[in-house]
Amino acid sequence: MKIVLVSRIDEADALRYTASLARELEGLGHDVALEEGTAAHLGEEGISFEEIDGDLVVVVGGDGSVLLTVHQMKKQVPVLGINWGEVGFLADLEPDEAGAFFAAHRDGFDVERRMRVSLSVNGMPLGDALNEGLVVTDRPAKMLRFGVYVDGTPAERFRADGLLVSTPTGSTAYAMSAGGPIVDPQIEGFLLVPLAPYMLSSRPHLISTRRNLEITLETEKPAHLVIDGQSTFELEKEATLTVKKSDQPALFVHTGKPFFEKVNRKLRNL
Ligand SMILES: NC(=O)c1ccc[n+]([C@@H]2O[C@H](COP(=O)([O-])OP(=O)(O)OC[C@H]3O[C@@H](n4cnc5c(N)ncnc54)[C@H](O)[C@@H]3O)[C@@H](O)[C@H]2O)c1
Ligand SMILES: Nc1ncnc2c1ncn2[C@@H]1O[C@H](COP(=O)(O)OP(=O)(O)OP(=O)(O)O)[C@@H](O)[C@H]1O
Repeated sequence: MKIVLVSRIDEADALRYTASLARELEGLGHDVALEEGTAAHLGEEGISFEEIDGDLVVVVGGDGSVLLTVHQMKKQVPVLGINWGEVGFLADLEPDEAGAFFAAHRDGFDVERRMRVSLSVNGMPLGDALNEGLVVTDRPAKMLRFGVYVDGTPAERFRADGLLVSTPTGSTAYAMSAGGPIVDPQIEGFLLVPLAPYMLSSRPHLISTRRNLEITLETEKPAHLVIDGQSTFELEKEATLTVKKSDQPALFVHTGKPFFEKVNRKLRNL
């Protein structure tokens, strides 16, 4: 198989592990390339995130490394995370499980699709999110006024510090911390979770991806859109955010680890 390796570049032992994994995979007969940031730290040549193609991308890092890789790939390639992070919710394998996994999957593996959301502002596409798009105030302690429109019908208006438009995958991330529900990733929906809403009755909404969803910023105050914590865009005053299901879902290698067991194991003892 053609395998690309990505390592977090802020930890030397992750880079060393990645270099030894590259040699191990070549020994199994695979064609191995390194992402260019990873390669540079190993004194080698690599390929850009945008050029990544092939059968598998192995990410050695935590959730941010996985999110960065998925966000930067132009074409979605199946991702396998090897956890070298603080939580590594999206990184299914521990380093000591990798050898057995690759020995048992020399010719391939099953793949899970994970929906992403495509975010556009005033008609301009800004990118796809695997976790969430976050609209947040620029100025601490200042609120924004949001309007939520479902199929053109006003569904909610409220003032808040921000608003998360999360996927089921992101329901265990920021959306969880903001009081949203854990959503089974086999459900496809848009999870809206306000950040510190200034009203008694504002609730998270789980909206079908078959609906047209628009979010209006109804204040003159400056705001930003942050996608997966990886890219940030300044929003104009009174911007309209359009949310659609991406036609390029993220692809994850199926490692057989049950989602709800992972929630219990990784998130109950944070
Ligand atoms: N208060 C919060 O919980 C909070 C605040 C900011 C960002 N975040 C999340 O962090 C993500 C960016 O990750 P990062 O590592 O670059 O930032 P980071 O380093 O600030 O880490 C945020 C934490 O969220 C965890 N996380 C990320 N995605 C997750 C997921 N799908 N399920 C469970 N936990 C997850 C990470 O493991 C990490 O511990 C954002 O997409 C957002 O969802 C959470
Ligand atoms: N190849 C790379 N090039 C540039 N930056 C990278 C690369 N790999 C990882 N990063 C960045 O380095 C940081 C590594 O943090 P990461 O989230 O992977 O670990 P963590 O925060 O310790 O674990 P977790 O997110 O699971 O709690 C991320 O913010 C990611 O954006």
